[in-house]
Parts: sequence; C-alpha cells; structure tokens
Amino acid sequence: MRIFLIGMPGSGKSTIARNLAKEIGYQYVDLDGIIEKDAKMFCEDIIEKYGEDKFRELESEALTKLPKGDLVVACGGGIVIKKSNKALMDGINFYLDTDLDMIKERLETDYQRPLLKQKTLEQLFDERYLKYQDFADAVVSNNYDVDMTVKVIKNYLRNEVNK
Ligand SMILES: Nc1ncnc2c1ncn2[C@@H]1O[C@H](COP(=O)(O)OP(=O)(O)OP(=O)(O)O)[C@@H](O)[C@H]1O
Ligand SMILES: O=C(O)C1=C[C@@H](O)[C@@H](O)[C@H](O)C1
Ligand SMILES: [Mg+2]
Repeated sequence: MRIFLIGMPGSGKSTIARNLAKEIGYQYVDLDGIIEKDAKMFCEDIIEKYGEDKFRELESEALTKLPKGDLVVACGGGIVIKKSNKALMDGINFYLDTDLDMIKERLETDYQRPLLKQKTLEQLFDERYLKYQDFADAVVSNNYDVDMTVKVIKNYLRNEVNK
C-alpha cells in the first residue's frame, strides 16, 4: 500500500513520513528527492531555470516512477496544484493540517523554504487549502508532537483501511 502525505511547506510531511515509515515498516520516499536525483538539480533551481510548469511536469512524472511495494511518500507542498495528480496517487492521502503560526515557529530554526521567499505562507494557504482538502482521504493535525501525529495516522490505518 502507498501512503501519501500532503500539506503546506513546513507542515511536517518529511518528518512524519520518516517516522511513520519506520514504525510500520514501509519504505520512506521523498518525492522532491526523486525529482532532484533525476534532474541532478534542486527543485528550487529547476523552478528558477525552467519555470514552475516544467517542474510540475517532472513532479507528475515522479509520481509515476515511485518504487514498488509499501511506501510512505512525502509529497512536495504544491502536489495538489495539478488536479490530475490525484489520479496518480493510488493509495491513502493524509493532509497534514498544521497551523500557520506553528509552521512559522518551527521554521524559525529550519532552512528557508524557497517558495516562501516569493509568497507568504498565508497566500499559499489561501491558494491551496481547498485543494489539499480535495486530495485528502483524511485530515490529520500536526500541531502536537510527532509521536501523536504518527499514532493518529496508525489508528486510522488500523480502523479505516480494508473495512
Ligand atoms: N509534530 C512536530 N513537532 C515538532 N516539530 C515538528 C513536528 N513536525 C515537524 N516538525 C519540524 O518542523 C519543521 C518542518 O518539518 P518538515 O521538514 O518535516 O516539513 P515538510 O512538510 O517536509 O517541509 P517541506 O514542504 O519544506 O518539505 C522541521 O524542523 C521539523 O523538525
Ligand atoms: O510548495 C511548493 O510549491 C513546492 C514545495 C517544495 O516541496 C518543492 O516541491 C518545490 O519547491 C515546490
Ligand atoms: Mg519535506
């Protein structure tokens, strides 16, 4: 089975995906990482050099090139921009719904997200909130600690999947 984590830049997708994968014995995959490995460039540099449309093409292509088997995939923050990506995400999509103030606080000690140099978190959120909801099979808060979020997702998988 494939589990996809979607959400705003800095919402915790990579952190939760890594921890969840470890706990349930799935492979952790970072979609941005696949794109970067193939292109031998950072996502932000692809966007800067070739434009966002080209990057979105590569992002969709990466969804078709995921490894086989059980995966927890941390998606790029903008995966929901192309509605057609939804059909390529054959599995369960969890939207990590993290308060913007919480994201800002956590990112104070983290690296600067490239997109946030151009737009505020609020602008991105306004553009994307409904799209995240549309892609989501389940919405999970990541306002609390990592273990709590992982536990909520594990409970969902245990209770709601294969019913
Ligand atoms: N539940 C949590 N409690 C405390 N800190 C957290 C939690 N989840 C994530 N973080 C921290 O928030 C920051 C952003 O997390 P992370 O890099 O996983 O987000 P992301 O959604 O993958 O970001 P990006 O979209 O840029 O790839 C990191 O510093 C991470 O350690
Ligand atoms: O939110 C976005 O649109 C992006 C987020 C990053 O994860 C990368 O996928 C890229 O920089 C675009
Ligand atoms: Mg990440």
